[in-house]
Amino acid sequence: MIKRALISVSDKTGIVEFSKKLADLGIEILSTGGTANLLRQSGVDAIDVSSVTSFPECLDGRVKTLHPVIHGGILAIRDNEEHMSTLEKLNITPIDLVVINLYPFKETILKEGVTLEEAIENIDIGGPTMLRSSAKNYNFVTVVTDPTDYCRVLEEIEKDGDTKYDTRYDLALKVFRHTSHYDTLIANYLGKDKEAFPNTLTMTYEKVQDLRYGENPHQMAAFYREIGDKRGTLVEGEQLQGKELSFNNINDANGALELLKEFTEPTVVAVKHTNPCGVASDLNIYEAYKKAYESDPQSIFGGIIAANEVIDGRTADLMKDIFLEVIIAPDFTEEALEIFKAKSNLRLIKINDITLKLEKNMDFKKVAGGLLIQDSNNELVDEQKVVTKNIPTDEENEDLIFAFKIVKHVKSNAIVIAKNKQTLGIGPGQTSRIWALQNAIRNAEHNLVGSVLASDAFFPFKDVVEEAIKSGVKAIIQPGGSVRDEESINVCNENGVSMVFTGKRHFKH
Ligand SMILES: NC(=O)c1ncn([C@@H]2O[C@H](COP(=O)(O)O)[C@@H](O)[C@H]2O)c1NC=O
Repeated sequence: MIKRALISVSDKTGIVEFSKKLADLGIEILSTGGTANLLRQSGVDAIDVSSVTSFPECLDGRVKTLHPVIHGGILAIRDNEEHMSTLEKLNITPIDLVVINLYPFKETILKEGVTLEEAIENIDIGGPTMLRSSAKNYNFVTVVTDPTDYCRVLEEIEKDGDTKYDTRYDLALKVFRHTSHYDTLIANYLGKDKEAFPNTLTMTYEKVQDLRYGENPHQMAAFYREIGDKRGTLVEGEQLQGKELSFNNINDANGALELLKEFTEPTVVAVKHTNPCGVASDLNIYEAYKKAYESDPQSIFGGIIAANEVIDGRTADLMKDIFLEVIIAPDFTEEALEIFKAKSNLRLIKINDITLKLEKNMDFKKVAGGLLIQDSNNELVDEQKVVTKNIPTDEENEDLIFAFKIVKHVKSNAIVIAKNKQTLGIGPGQTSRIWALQNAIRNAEHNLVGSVLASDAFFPFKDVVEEAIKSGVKAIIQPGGSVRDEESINVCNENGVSMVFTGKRHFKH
């Protein structure tokens, strides 16, 4: 039976109503400074914790409830005779219901210009201590840390004078999840400028939504977000219309966004199964989309489009002609939205700071039994070095960088052929580099004469260069570094083709 409650909350939402109902049920209420004052002002009888502990709240609230009279009252095992006689001997009265929410550490660190001192003062000590004591003793103690649980708990107490075992178990689990989330935020805030790979790694995320299913319909899935400034990412996106995003939509859209962020000029990226299938830059987004579409009108079907400028009416008019899963853009004009209305399933996502890159963005790969972590791949070239007699023209140079930006985001082994800032052929994810080239050539809809080629890693043999030149490629960009580099360079020299080394490899798996 719940006879005595301790209430100490920072977020005071709903606490007066909840406490009133508890008091009406004859439950005695102990409370800390601010909470006790509010309750009394609202006509709820509340006993100060300090009068129970016979110890004043002190040190600016750093010490309020950290007292054996409180923790003994929470932690005693009620069906343990020795525990209960100890309580009696020490004049401690059991506490059966504990209602606590913590100092707003997360909200504090998210404020602009927050100081370390402010953050430290918002680390709650007494709250988590009581939460943990109560959650450990969930067999006998009900612990509530989320105002959305007040209703459920109240209903049970009104009905039976106590909560159900299952409810107490769930609430205790919720507490340990909450305190570990809270502590992880503290550790990550304090460690943000320390070593990237500490001996123990704790990460914490908040659920955005459950997903209908995962990569395949028989897989369960959910989407979680990191804490902090995530502008320019999907978690900050606003869905303007369309079906709920699926697991694959989110994964593909993320791939499209990451590639889009390489560009500053108006650019459109089309992605299928996380690989780009058409990318183009131009003076405006309409021309860029037209070129991206024309670079591979087949693969774009059912794809994800990301654009770094507002989608206007005439671009929407073109886009509406094919089946697309998702369109992401910094915004859509009224006219564009009107046109897309006819395609009610099409998901439109508005991302305000679409070109913004996250300051710190680690890359995680789950392996069975462990986790691989690395820095994200934030660089493009080390030094651009022409290694052939032929030197690329200015236009070729621009296309080489354009293609190299794209090949960085294609699954390895990857080859990208481009011309006039438009991809002509993309060969993704092959186990041999020559196959990647052959796929890029086979996929090409256009004549490749005068095009440029980018490779994500060096050429182990000269065969790729030979075959590319036969198709009309005039300039090549690649990291360099193979023991047979000289053979590839010679082939270029013999054919009046230029080759640029970047010194940066871009494997992607
Ligand atoms: N130090 C303590 O003994 C202590 N006991 C409870 N608190 C916190 O004090 C807050 C409520 O304070 P108040 O009732 O004064 O508004 C709650 O967030 C609670 O978690 C404490 N504060 C911080 O550690």
